[in-house]
Amino acid sequence: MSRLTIPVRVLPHGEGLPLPRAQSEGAAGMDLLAALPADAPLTLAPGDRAAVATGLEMAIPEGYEGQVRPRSGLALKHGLTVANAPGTIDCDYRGEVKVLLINLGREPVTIARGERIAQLVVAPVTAADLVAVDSLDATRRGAGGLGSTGR
Ligand SMILES: O=c1ccn([C@H]2C[C@H](O)[C@@H](COP(=O)(O)OP(=O)(O)OP(=O)(O)O)O2)c(=O)[nH]1
Ligand SMILES: [Mg+2]
Repeated sequence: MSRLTIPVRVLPHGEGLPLPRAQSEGAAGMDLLAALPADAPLTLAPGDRAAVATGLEMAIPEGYEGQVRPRSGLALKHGLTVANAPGTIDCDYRGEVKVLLINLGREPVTIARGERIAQLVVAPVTAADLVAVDSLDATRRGAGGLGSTGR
């Protein structure tokens, strides 16, 4: 498969955890693993949230960002999702990447070391240069939004 590949320098300190990788040739995301202690799984009660370590620091190249997205299977089966989805990893961030998991389900969910808890997509970002003006060009939509076109 041919697609743009962006090299991202990664400093792993997950002691033995493999690096995130795509689970299929065409997968958009690389699955992030929970770098929890082997003897300390994390249980999220319904409504609870936590910043879960990935054991990874990374230097995303300038002009790109990291997006931390939920895994649909966890969301569907357990109500486990990313509270701030998509989480934003800035290109100048050098701390450990965390996954902000939230349990929106009705049952407690336990996460063990090495479980695939979310997925990382590295995507281009454009910088906007905000320019204050006195008026904006008219459009057919105008100020209509939030369901203005119906269901
Ligand atoms: O899911 C996330 C979201 C953010 N971060 C880290 C990387 C990111 O570069 C930094 C700041 O994220 P953000 O701008 O979303 O958070 P903030 O609340 O605005 O914090 P800050 O004031 O540090 O920017 O926190 C994570 O590790 N995981
Ligand atoms: Mg910020």
